[in-house]
Amino acid sequence: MSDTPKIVEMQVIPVAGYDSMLLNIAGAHHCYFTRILLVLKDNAGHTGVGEAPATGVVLKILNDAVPHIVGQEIGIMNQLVSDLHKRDLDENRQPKPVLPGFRPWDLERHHNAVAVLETALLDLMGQFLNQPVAQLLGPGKQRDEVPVLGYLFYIADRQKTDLDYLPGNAQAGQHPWYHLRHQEVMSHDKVVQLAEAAQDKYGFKDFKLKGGVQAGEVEIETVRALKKRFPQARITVDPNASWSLDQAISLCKDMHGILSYVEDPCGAEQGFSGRETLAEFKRATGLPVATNMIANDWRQMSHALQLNAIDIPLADPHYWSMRGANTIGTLCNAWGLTLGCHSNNHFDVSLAMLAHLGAAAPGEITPFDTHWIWQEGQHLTKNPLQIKEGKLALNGLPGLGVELDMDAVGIAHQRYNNLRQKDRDDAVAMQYLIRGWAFDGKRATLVR
Ligand SMILES: O=C([O-])[C@@H](O)[C@@H](O)[C@H](O)[C@@H](O)C(=O)[O-]
Ligand SMILES: [Mg+2]
Repeated sequence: MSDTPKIVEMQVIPVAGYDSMLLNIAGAHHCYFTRILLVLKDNAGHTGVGEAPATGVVLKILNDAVPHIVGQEIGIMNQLVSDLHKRDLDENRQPKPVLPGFRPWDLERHHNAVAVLETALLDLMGQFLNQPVAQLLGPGKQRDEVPVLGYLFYIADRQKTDLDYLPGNAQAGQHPWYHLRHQEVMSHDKVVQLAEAAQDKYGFKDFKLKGGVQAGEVEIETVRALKKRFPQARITVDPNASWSLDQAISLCKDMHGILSYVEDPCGAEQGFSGRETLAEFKRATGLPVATNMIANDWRQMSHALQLNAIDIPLADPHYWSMRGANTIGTLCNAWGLTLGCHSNNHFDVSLAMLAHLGAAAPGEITPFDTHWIWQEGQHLTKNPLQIKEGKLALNGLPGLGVELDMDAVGIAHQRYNNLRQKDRDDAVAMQYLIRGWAFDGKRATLVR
């Protein structure tokens, strides 16, 4: 029989960090965002970690899993992961079906739990084998540096709320990014200024604008302004399916050479699924389409591919799992698609997850999304990876290559415990701007 280390402890630690008042179709980001750390210790003295979005559902699934994981060998990691998957489905906690009107992250919950367990086990296995996680995925490590894009948002005026948003830091000697990321950004000029600061700080070559906030015509003008300022950049816009098909076609059809690809321009409408409308959008405009909304599991992916609805699946390891997302990368490489990666606000364990996923992806990839620039400075690990020249470089260490800073984790955990609203709800902050504001997946956030 094999003799791999045994798991002796499993901790599920919810944590919270600070965020800016970033606008999207679901409202405005609260001043706090929440995540879950899954920490596994084995009897070889290694600690494996994973990070996932925090919801009560995921916390419960993971806490319920503790007795099934502790005492097991890491050598049966595949079985441990698939057992959690099956156990949870048996208990009828499947993700909600993707229906029009669902917020982009509503479908991910069950998958978040499975993915974070797999990540922490991969981290332990990598340390046992003295190899980076990227070597344990699909074809093994393909590159040492992973391109990431500058993820830009319109930002609301935090001073219209009494929430604890950080004010920013305009002190001499501080990079302007650390101030600008907390200030109101609504105009084209301000978005360009934000992009300039982000590029100067992190060296981005490419940008994504989160849309679904202002009228589509306004957002397209912002895209034009970005392209004018950064003519070499690949630029995309993501209105999270809030535009109608007709509107999406009319907004984007003349954007060749300005938009390199478009992310979820439209979604389900009038009896047609989001996969069908994206296929029509692609045919009508000839623009490549990325998605994190309509191809998020194998069944959805199969329909999306049969319809030729997408070019760039944004395979987020937090719901596809590291190995699932890597498999999407293999499929992309074989079938002429391009792997990208979706993100949400995250800490530095997730940053390492993205780096290993990108490092193991065969063929060409599109620069990955990451929200890290909005959180950078709030680390939970010692020596977090850095974004330099628009890239994330692996650090050469085995496993995920992260070491938790338990003091920082303790503070972030206390911050989480102090929150009244623990699950993400962007309507809360939004209601300071528009009284009684409610999510409507087909109406831009500010067009009410
Ligand atoms: O952070 C946000 O507001 C985004 O809207 C995020 O929640 C989305 O899931 C994501 O970034 C996306 O690409 O749709
Ligand atoms: Mg998206």
